[in-house]
Order: sequence, then structure tokens, then C-alpha cells
Amino acid sequence: MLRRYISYTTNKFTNCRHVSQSMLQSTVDEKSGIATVTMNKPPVNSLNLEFLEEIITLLNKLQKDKVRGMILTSGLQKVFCAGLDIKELYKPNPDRLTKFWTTLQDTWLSLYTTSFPTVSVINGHSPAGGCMLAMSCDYRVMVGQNYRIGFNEAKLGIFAPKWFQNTIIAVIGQRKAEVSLTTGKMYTTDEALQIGLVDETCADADSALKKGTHFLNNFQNISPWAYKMTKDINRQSTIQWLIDNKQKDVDFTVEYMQSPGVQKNLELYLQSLKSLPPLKLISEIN
Ligand SMILES: CCCC/C=C\CC(=O)SCCNC(=O)CCNC(=O)[C@H](O)C(C)(C)COP(=O)(O)OP(=O)(O)OC[C@H]1O[C@@H](n2cnc3c(N)ncnc32)[C@H](O)[C@@H]1OP(=O)(O)O
Repeated sequence: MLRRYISYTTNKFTNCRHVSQSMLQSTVDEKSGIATVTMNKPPVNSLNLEFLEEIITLLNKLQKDKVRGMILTSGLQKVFCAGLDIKELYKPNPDRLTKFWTTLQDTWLSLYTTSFPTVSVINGHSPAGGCMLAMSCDYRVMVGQNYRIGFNEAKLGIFAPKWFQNTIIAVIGQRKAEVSLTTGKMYTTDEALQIGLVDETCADADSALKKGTHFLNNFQNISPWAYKMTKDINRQSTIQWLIDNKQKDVDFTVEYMQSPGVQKNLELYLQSLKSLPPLKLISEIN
């Protein structure tokens, strides 16, 4: 297992403060107060229990440090985030699955309710839970034309829980969310822009980071209190639903995930992941 380390350093040449954990790097620009958080968990930034715990820890730290905004992106070549780690769902240990699902709920609550504005720069494929990470931010910029984004859960024979679905509905509306979720369609960059899954697109990652920063600069003259109150009121019903139903959601997920039918579907999906040529899976199965 990789040795885990956390270091905080200030680079006097760039005026950036670096926070580095084994799977996440964070750089805070001292002048603007904007943090850039880079996911770096090869091969595909899949969300397992330990990675989710790191995300929560970092979000708490950024909150404590009173950053003025955050850009979430990937350090990998062609994947933003491949979604939930399927190994957490396939043949699960019930205790670990319970912890995993609770931590996923907490990660979503932390990200969806940050006191600072957030942007995801989607510089690679972003299926299911990966798309969810992006949707939980306030703004999305997608890079290039080679990647796919969407909610392909149905293709795995599983479904997104209510709080996942409500988050998507808040971004693209009820009708488009229903079509998107039931068909499991993965969208090209242009299609994603068209249905509102992303707010902007651009050719390369550097321009996307600039667009993200430009969005965050909108908040320079907005009171952080007014920002947070507005966001809380806007997102309140979905957040409150999960807070009120956390245990029920865990119990239901842990039970249905272990059912033979769901496990068979996941097995078949894992086989197809191995047998299809690299990078073809997401586009071929549409
Ligand atoms: C209760 C239900 C809740 C519902 C909510 C969310 C559900 C999810 O998020 S489920 C996950 C959905 N994700 C996917 O379907 C993504 C599947 N992956 C791919 O399509 C491709 O891997 C991807 C396009 C992301 C990247 O392609 P490549 O760069 O060509 O990489 P490989 O396909 O060769 O993959 C490398 C390596 O990673 C493993 N992998 C990929 N995705 C996942 C994942 N989500 N979880 C765990 N592992 C994953 C893949 O099997 C390869 O492993 P090895 O063969 O051992 O190298």
C-alpha cells in the first residue's frame, strides 16, 4: 500500500500553497484564494472508500482555510472520474459497503453544501458517480471532444438513488434527467452542452481552468454569507431529504446491491469492461 502523506508548503515563486495527499493534490492561489484540486488516483479515479474519505478531509480543510472557490479536475490523461469503484459494489462485504455508502452520502453532502463556489473542469470521461461529482459543483466546463459524460447506471443494471437523481434534475430538469437516467446515455461534449449537463466547453484544459477561474471571479464582490444562504435555500429540499433518510438509504442500498440479480449484472458489466478494447466501452455501448 502506498505510504500516505500530507504536506503543506508555500511556493514563494508562484504564491501558491500546496496541500498534497496521496490521491488528491490541492493548490491554493494566495492572491485569489482559489483552490485547484486535482484527483490523481490511477488508473481511472474510481471512487472507493479511502478516496471518498480523502475528498471529505480536503473539503473540510478548504472550508476551514476559508478559500474563495475551488476548481475540481483530474490529473489523469483521459478520465475525469470513472464513477463509483465497482469493486466496492461487486461481491461486497456488507460492513464495508455500509461504510462506503455512508461515506458517499457524506462526500456528496460536503461537496453540495460548500461555503465556497465550486467548478468542475471535466478533462476526461465522466460516467455515473463521476458525473455526479461534476453535477454537485456549481459550474461545469468540459474539455475537448473526445470524452463522454452521463449517467450510465442503468447499463450496469443498477439505478441512481433519489438524492443523485434530484441533483441531476436540479441541473437539467425533470424530463431530460429521466431520459438520461433511464437510457443510460453517455453524451458527447456538444450534446452535454446542449442539454445543460455542462455550462461551457473549450478545446484544452488550460482554457478550461481559465474559464473556471473567470466564473469564480464573479464572486469577488459577493458576500460569502449571501452566496451560501442562496445556495442552501436553492438546494435545501434535496439536502434535507438525504439528511432525513440517510439510514434508510444505506439499508436499502446495501440490501439491493447484494441481491443475486444485481450481482449478476455487475459481473457481466465487469466482464465487458475487460473484453472491450480500451476506451471503447463508453462509446460502444450507447
Ligand atoms: C447503488 C447505485 C448507485 C449508482 C451510482 C453510481 C454508480 C457508478 O458510478 S458505477 C461506475 C460506473 N462507471 C463506469 O461504468 C465506467 C467504466 N469504465 C470505463 O468505461 C473505462 O474504464 C473508462 C472510459 C473510464 C477508462 O477507459 P480506459 O482509459 O481505456 O481504461 P480501462 O477501461 O482499461 O480501465 C483501466 C482499469 O480501471 C478499471 N476500471 C474502470 N472503471 C472502473 C470503475 N468504475 N471501478 C473500478 N474499476 C474500474 C478497469 O477495469 C481496468 O482495470 P484492469 O483491467 O484491472 O486494469
